[in-house]
Amino acid sequence: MLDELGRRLEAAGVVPHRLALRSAPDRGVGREGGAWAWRAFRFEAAHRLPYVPEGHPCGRMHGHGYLVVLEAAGGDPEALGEAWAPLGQALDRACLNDFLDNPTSELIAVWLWEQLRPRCPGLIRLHVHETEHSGCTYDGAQHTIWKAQRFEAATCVADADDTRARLHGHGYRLRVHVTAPLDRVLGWTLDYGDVKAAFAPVREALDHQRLDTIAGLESGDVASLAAWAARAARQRLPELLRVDCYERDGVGAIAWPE
Ligand SMILES: Nc1nc2c(c(=O)[nH]1)N=C([C@H](O)[C@H](O)COP(=O)(O)OP(=O)(O)OP(=O)(O)O)CN2
Repeated sequence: MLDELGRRLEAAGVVPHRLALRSAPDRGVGREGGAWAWRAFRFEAAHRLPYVPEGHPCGRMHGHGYLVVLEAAGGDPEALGEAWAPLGQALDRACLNDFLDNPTSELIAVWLWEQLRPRCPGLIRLHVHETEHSGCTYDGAQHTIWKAQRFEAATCVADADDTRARLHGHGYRLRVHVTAPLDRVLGWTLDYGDVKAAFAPVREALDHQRLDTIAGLESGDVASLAAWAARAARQRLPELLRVDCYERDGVGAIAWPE
């Protein structure tokens, strides 16, 4: 089905960089070069981070509803379910400090990678979402973390010949992705809280504003907005990898800082 979809898009003049098909809310397949399958799993667990500075909230015992997404070569989400089953059973309603000394998202991802790789040799990467606003991706070598942000704004798309040319508005969602080596003591790349704080002035410049009146954003479209946010964030966050910007579910743009 994915191949047929790819053929039809190409016939219509669209050459997708990456094509993904969600067959159910928790699974799907994709194509980017070769084919891959993905599947999402949830577990509810407690943890504390023993090496954070005194007074950091994550030093206290607390908990999260974790979401893990596995991506593996081939096109079989069922095989991912079989590989995950024993881990899901062990981790759900458990305390992660019983498995790991310092269960940051990044070190949970490494631990999961080591557990899963022998059972799932095609594993390409995995994602650990600690909350709805923060998460980490690991590919066996490198970590990327992201922090989600929201803002509300009006806009008007200058060169649109449809309703986007009218003054309208969106509840925009951004994901700010950062990549850096792991801190040896803290066991993370950068604190999610520090990413949020570094990005805060960029968010504040956009929130409750009319975007097409901001210098550099006159075109008012979501691709320009993602590029603008990536440029602005890069000045405060040298580790910035990219910014994903959605004006609504399924409509957005990704920008890498120049
Ligand atoms: N890079 C990492 N940073 C942080 C980790 C981590 O594992 N890796 N963990 C934590 C805490 O566990 C914390 O509970 C989750 O962080 P955060 O996203 O900041 O949580 P909030 O829900 O409070 O965030 P808001 O979006 O600001 O509400 C901290 N950092």
